Amino acid sequence: MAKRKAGEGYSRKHKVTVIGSGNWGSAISKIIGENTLAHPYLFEPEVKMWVYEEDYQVPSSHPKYSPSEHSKPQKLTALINSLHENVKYLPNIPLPPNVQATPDIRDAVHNATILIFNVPHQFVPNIIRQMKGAYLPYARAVSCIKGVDVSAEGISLFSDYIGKHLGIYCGALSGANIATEVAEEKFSETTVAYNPHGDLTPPPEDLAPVDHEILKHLFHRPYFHVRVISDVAGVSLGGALKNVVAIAAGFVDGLGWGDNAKAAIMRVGLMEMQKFGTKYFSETCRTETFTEESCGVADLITSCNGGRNHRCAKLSVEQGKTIEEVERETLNGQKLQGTSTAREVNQFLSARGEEHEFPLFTAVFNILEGKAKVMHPDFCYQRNNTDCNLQVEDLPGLIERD
Ligand SMILES: NC(=O)C1=CN([C@@H]2O[C@H](COP(=O)(O)OP(=O)(O)OC[C@H]3O[C@@H](n4cnc5c(N)ncnc54)[C@H](O)[C@@H]3O)[C@@H](O)[C@H]2O)C=CC1
Ligand SMILES: O=C(CO)COP(=O)(O)O
Repeated sequence: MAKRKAGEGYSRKHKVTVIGSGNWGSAISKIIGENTLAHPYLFEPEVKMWVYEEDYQVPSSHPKYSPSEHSKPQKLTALINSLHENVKYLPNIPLPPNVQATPDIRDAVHNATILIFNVPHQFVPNIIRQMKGAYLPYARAVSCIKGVDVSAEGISLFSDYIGKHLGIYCGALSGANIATEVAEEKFSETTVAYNPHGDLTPPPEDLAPVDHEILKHLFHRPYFHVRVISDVAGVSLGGALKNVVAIAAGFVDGLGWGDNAKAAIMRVGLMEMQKFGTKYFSETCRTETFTEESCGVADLITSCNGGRNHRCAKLSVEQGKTIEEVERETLNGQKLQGTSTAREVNQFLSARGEEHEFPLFTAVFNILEGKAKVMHPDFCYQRNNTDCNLQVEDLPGLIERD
């Protein structure tokens, strides 16, 4: 018997909304806009993209700058919809015209059957509050967010946070995906995790249930290769925790310690990521996800070389500034996730008295809090100063403890 095509036999098509329009939010909107056009039997063409509204002045160097129209700051949504480009967060990349920006979250999610969450993690709770009652109860979601939620009750994944607070199922997407490279259509891979369970409102009979095949059609492009798996915890934790390791790698590069030292950081970082996943999410997290999938070791490698967390940490050492100062001065409104994740992970570990089991995560936290210093290499190599010898396992060797 011939295999049924995804969505075959269902008269209604999925309507997709992207919640978020930063660097990655815009790049994912581009991919989804391309794929809703490429698979018209599965998806409605229009993709709404929710934008946190702000005024933006188009730079006069912009090729579509017209002094009569653009001489003063304008609403970012209006600029995106007229220029088909997110001039602030993903400049010089054309967005498909079927991607429509809206500043109204309730309008953005109204009637959407698939919700893609792609915002810096600190903004999720407020967005969820504003969505209450505006979305379809049978909608399904995918979180592209790299971060963890820490509260008095413990630690949870953002996919679980979104699912729990909206009463719908939410999977995750994460991978070695520097947004600008993906937007420029340079090759990359990603991992999508989707494993719906529990008491969910079923979709109406005329709408295909969201499954691995539909998600592959939604995200896969010739330049963006997707593997769909079921380990949501592994995918989410890989993306969140590698940002902390990328900060440590940035410190090492800022010190000029070289590639071998950075590889040591990445090795210890990967071990801590795996240990964290299997210790605190033991029922769901697979250790292989960290070593076999793009969301694990591959994301760690790319982020420790070309990510914003790495770059800002490196500049903070080179310029003698805090990483937050560098973030404000260089990222034009983009947000680091590794700094808050380091603090959130530490809050969780210290509440259990288990910081010592994760020396690299703890060292990054101590440096960010000013409780420890990134050490100068000349100082480190003084042989008679045993505290300062490079000890990869003990920080790995980067800090001078107070
Ligand atoms: N940029 C990248 O290369 C990649 C980022 N990610 C992840 O994607 C997620 C989203 O990050 P990006 O799209 O890169 O964002 P971004 O850091 O480029 O931009 C910040 C975004 O936050 C919005 N914002 C500012 N204040 C806000 C508020 N009060 N409420 C709601 N939104 C507000 C801004 O409008 C902007 O869209 C993060 O978890 C990040 O770790 C994942 C893969 C790659
Ligand atoms: O997650 C990323 C690449 O996969 C990007 O990391 P940064 O947020 O550090 O740029």
